[in-house]
Amino acid sequence: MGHFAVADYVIFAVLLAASMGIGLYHALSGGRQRTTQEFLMADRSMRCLPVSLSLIASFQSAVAIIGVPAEIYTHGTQYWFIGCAYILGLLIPAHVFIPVLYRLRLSSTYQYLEMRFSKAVRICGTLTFIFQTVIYMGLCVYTPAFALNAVTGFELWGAVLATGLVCTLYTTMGGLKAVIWTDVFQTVVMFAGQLAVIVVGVQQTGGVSEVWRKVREGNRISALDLNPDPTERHTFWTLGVGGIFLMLSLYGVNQAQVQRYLSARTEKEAVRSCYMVFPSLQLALALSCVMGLVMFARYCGEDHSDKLGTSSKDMVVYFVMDMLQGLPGLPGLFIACLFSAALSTISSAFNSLATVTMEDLIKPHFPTMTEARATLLSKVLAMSYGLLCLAMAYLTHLMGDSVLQVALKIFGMVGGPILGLFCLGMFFPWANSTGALAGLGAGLALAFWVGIGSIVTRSSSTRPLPPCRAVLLSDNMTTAIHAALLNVTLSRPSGLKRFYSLSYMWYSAFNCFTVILIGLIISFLTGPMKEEDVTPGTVYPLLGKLLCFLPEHLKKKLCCVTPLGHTVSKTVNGLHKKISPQRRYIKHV
Ligand SMILES: CC(C)(CO)[C@@H](O)C(=O)NCCC(=O)O
Ligand code: NA
Repeated sequence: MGHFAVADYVIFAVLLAASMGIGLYHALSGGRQRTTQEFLMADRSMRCLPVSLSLIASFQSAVAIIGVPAEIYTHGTQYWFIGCAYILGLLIPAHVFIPVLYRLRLSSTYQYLEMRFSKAVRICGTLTFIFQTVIYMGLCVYTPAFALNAVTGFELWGAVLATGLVCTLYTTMGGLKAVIWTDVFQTVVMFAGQLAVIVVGVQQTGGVSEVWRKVREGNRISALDLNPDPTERHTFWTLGVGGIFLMLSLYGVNQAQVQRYLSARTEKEAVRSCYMVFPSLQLALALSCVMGLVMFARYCGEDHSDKLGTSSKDMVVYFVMDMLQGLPGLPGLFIACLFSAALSTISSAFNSLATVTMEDLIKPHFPTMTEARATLLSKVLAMSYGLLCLAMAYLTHLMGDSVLQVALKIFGMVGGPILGLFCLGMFFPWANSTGALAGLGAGLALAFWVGIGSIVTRSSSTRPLPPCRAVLLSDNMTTAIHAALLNVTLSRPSGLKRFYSLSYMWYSAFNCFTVILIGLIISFLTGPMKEEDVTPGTVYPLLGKLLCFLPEHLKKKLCCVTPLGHTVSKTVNGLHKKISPQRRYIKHV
């Protein structure tokens, strides 16, 4: 194992060289990255195709490429139902979050929190985002390096350093334009690598019908699970409904994504790019699920017990390398696929971290800073986060667990409360700054209580399907014993343990609602926001219409305010600071 041909090294080198080349090109063309507008916002001139490919690349890393097939292999296709969440999970960002955020002409999403609430809320939001992204980034750079090391003996820290440094370099040189265009290229490589594995795997198994027969026999095609139990890890409800909130926290309010929407040349182009994410994200999901099925068909029908000894973390890469052995170029393509996925994610992380640090934490304190100095500082920031990423990879090295679950837990634990903060601001005009701060605090506290509780007590109701060899045993006794054992070890947890075993797919929704609920209670206790104090354009413009079913007196009580519709928010656009004393509202009564 692990014999790379010259072609493999060439393909991997081409990936790194092309990414560097794109970075260099954008460092030397256009405005040569001399303004923060260009470095952080791509001059707000992007078209929808590159933006949409870049949007899917941000959160599709080697974690998903390795983690999803491993999930399908061991638990069947239930996870695939997360595709249902993509519908509302993308329609809501396109028609609720993008209109509000785009029209405010922000640079950082957290600027919204200052306009709507106060500076303190903005800073807390920014720090929470930085925390989330720095941890996630370590996971992303570590995962492919670890898998590669386990299977081919490739130097672990060498791979981590190479990815971290290459990515830091092109991100620092070429700014957001380079990040977006390398994302486009890397997404194509990612799809190509997965497709190659599927084609080779199907061929080696003996055709599509043979694959189908084997996965049916192994019970890997899951039926729709409508079990309402919220502690059940993957059901239609946790994936299809809880997943919507996960998608909203990623595609609606996450800085990495909002920055891409804002870099689009028009609002329409931003909305269109969000729509175009749907088919590409379904394709990405389908490719990784099918890859898991093909691997099951290829390796579980036969006795490969010696190979199954490897842990699930590196199982996928092990199987892939085994399948692609002796096909020069293809192992290299798959490695390039893994690293493309990782690079495109950490480059977004570096750039978005540099943006929020600059816009939210530094610029407000140095209003007179020259553009040249601000740009230089942004580059230094992008580079420092690159180096921090290497340190975070070491921290991930110390963690266990399935990488996909870790990533989804981080998204829910930290992304959920941030989503709650934005929802509180956009949909509840009477929420005030104290309420927002208290809500965020409570949301994060509860999130970490459940999250860390579940890690410490290891309470997640995972019900692995019988391993391959058990399937082959026709002995009914063995199956019965197996089932009995599963029931004993997975008897219903009680008390706090039951609370800790909440499915991580619910984390985003649960934490978002905590923030909204506590935020509203504290707001009403401390005196709700008065309609004339709410900055125009920060409340969802159609909120008044959405609430039309409420009785008049109730609407009045909730002081539902909406800026005077689209025409006003357009004139207010960008000028809101200058005209802020003069506020125009209509009251929906
Ligand atoms: C974000 C989702 C859920 C969208 O399908 C998916 O891309 C995913 O499972 N990502 C895992 C995290 C990662 O790949 O880094
Ligand atoms: Na990626």
